[in-house]
Amino acid sequence: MAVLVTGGAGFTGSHVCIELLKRGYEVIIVDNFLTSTAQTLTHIREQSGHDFKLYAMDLEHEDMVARIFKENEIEGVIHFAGIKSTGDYKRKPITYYHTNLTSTLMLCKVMSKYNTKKMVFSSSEGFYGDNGAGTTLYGTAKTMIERILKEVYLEDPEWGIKIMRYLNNEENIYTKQDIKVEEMCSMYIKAFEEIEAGSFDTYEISLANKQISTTKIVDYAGYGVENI
Ligand SMILES: O=c1ccn([C@@H]2O[C@H](COP(=O)(O)OP(=O)(O)O[C@H]3O[C@H](CO)[C@H](O)[C@H](O)[C@H]3O)[C@@H](O)[C@H]2O)c(=O)[nH]1
Repeated sequence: MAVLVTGGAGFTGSHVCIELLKRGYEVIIVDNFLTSTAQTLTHIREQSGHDFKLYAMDLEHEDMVARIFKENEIEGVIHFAGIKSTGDYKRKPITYYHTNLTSTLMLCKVMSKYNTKKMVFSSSEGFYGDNGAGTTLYGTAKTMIERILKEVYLEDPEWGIKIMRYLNNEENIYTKQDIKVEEMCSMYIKAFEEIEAGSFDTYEISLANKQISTTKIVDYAGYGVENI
């Protein structure tokens, strides 16, 4: 059984892949290289000492996504794929939302069809808005995706979903040199390993006193969803 990592060639995704491979997991990466390069793949191989399967493609087309699930036995998905920076997209909300939301919707559709109902989603502090300065496209997309995932779970409680909201509050744990990245990866993997069918949980990953911690929190995203 393999773990499918979407956006696995990106910064966080690639580190999580290295850690998964080191721990003996079979890894499949799907990435369209929108904000990453194939060089990262070499880095993953070198750092982990293991190989993995790659699907270089978008997640927008059902038949293409389905091919991944047809060709492999997938235990679950760690979902990083998406556009993070909103800079170039401020005047292109349709493109921005399309890229971030369609991939998630398609993934859920195909996962459901192939009865692979286990997902960790990489969310963000953007969920909470931008320090009172309004919500960014990024934050809004993350909020929408969290909500979609909550509703997917409510409609079919066989799903097991964990939302990981990465907080950048006290110190920047998200720098490319920071050794804390490894700990962050461990948290994603632990979250994946502990998913149970029939659960939907939201966590905040934060750093305080140079210690990374993951805290289970009250699920604001799910509030009121049942009443729709
Ligand atoms: O439609 C798309 C859009 C992007 N990507 C890929 O997704 C990856 C995203 O990686 P980045 O390095 O741009 O992003 P980060 O790893 O830094 O960020 C990740 O972790 C963050 C935690 O704050 C956010 O959750 C963010 O959405 C998530 O991608 C890239 O390889 C990009 O090519 C796809 O495969 N398909």
